[in-house]
Amino acid sequence: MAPPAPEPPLHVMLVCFPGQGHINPFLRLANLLASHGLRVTFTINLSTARKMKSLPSSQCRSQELKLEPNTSSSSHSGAAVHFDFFDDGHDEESIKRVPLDQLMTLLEQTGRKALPEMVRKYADQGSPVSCFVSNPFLPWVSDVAATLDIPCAVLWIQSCASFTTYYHFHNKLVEFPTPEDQERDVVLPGMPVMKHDEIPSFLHPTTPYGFLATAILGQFAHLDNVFCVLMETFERLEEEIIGHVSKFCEVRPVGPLWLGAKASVGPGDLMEADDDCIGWLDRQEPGSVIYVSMGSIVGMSAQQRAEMAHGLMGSGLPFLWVVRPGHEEGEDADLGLPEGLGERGKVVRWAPQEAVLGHVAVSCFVTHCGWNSTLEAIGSGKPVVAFPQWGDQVTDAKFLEEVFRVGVRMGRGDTWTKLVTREEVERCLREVTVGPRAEEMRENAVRWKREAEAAVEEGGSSERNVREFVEEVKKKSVEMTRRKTETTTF
Ligand SMILES: O=c1ccn([C@@H]2O[C@H](COP(=O)(O)OP(=O)(O)O[C@H]3O[C@H](CO)[C@@H](O)[C@H](O)[C@H]3O)[C@@H](O)[C@H]2O)c(=O)[nH]1
Repeated sequence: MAPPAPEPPLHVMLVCFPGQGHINPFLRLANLLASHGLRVTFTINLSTARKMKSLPSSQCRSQELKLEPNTSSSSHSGAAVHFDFFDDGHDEESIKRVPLDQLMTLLEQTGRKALPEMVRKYADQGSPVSCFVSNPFLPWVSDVAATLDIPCAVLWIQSCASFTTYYHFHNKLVEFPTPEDQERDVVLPGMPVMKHDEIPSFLHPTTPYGFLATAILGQFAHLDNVFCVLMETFERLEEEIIGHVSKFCEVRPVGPLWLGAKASVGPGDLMEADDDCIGWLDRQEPGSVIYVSMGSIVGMSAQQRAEMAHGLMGSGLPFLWVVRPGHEEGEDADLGLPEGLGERGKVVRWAPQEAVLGHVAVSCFVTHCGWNSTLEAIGSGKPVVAFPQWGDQVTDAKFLEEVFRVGVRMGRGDTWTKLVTREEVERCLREVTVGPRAEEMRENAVRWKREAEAAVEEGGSSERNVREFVEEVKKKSVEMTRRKTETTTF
């Protein structure tokens, strides 16, 4: 008699928002779960998928692509990461012109229709979806999962400090700044007192990005639909806050994902990195280079770029600077940088950031404090000059400076409207590289790097949390199958 066919691996579907700061942690989680023997389908809208430079199959970027299931896959020890896309009706160019608030609606409309179709397709293929992992910007995914009776988790891709701040705001548990009292401090359990410009800026009454707060807060209205919140942080980094959040929410810190997810599909860059960054760094002295990057969304105004350029030149140190155009400029804008900049520095439009931060030549990181960049700095042991612009970045900057004690904050308040002068840039660079506290910041940074590595190695808190999550998915899958069998039987 032929041996019974092996059970198909458990199938988890990750639904990702189309932004670099989302794609990176989602791809990393996909790799991690696949390395634990799960089949993982990474789902995103098609027009964004076509821009992802390193998807295993370049086909998905071609116009002729037919939406075949599992267009591409990458195997590690028998398990695999697959990709599947839903059509948002746009191409790579036209999607760029869709305003962010309309993009949210478009994704919801097209995604709500596409996900159940995908689920049916996989069930027909004998690989039913056992669990969804949704994105904080796509709160409707957990609704869809509930309708399909499939368990859903969420991957929270910002700090636990930001999570608890949004949670307390949504549930009106503490006082926040109001139009009448705009400078009120915010006091939250397990956290240092936050000034009005240190809470995620979308929660401030003066924010022009209220719709982003609405989208993120939507997650908290749907929290009952998710059985667990996977969090891109690690226990030692935010111990007290995680402890408090655990009292009202099933939270599992699994980060830093970029350190934990060794096998790699991706990194899913939407921009082509400059080929020579690492070669250029190889030619610099160890511990000499300032790396400057503002992530994938925010840019600097032309005037701010000029101040930054002069500050960098004034520091006397070599620098690698990722320069993207500002909000009001197009991607192809002439960046108008001052003459002579290239003599000591290298300016690129995109860099392989993980490799850059891990390079021995890099001494410090001027960052906008997006949470991915923050964790990449922490896991690389590099001190920072924090230059936050909006959202959670202002909260991350406070923690980098005052709690993790690995850097200084440059500029305060609405840095996207206020100019930080060249003198201030230079002062901060000196403080982090040669100032009286520089050594202490470097030591703290190295200590955090060790803590981050310990969290993801076997038996570490994050590694354990991933394993427990996988076990939970298995249990839920068995329950789901039993429920479905009972329903069919009766
Ligand atoms: O030249 C570059 C610049 C960036 N990156 C990568 O791009 C990602 C950028 O992510 P992040 O640092 O989080 O910044 P944003 O792209 O600005 O991320 C958005 O999403 C984050 C997660 O929600 C938020 O924390 C930020 O505030 C929000 O702006 C990181 O993994 C970087 O390594 C590169 O690889 N090369």
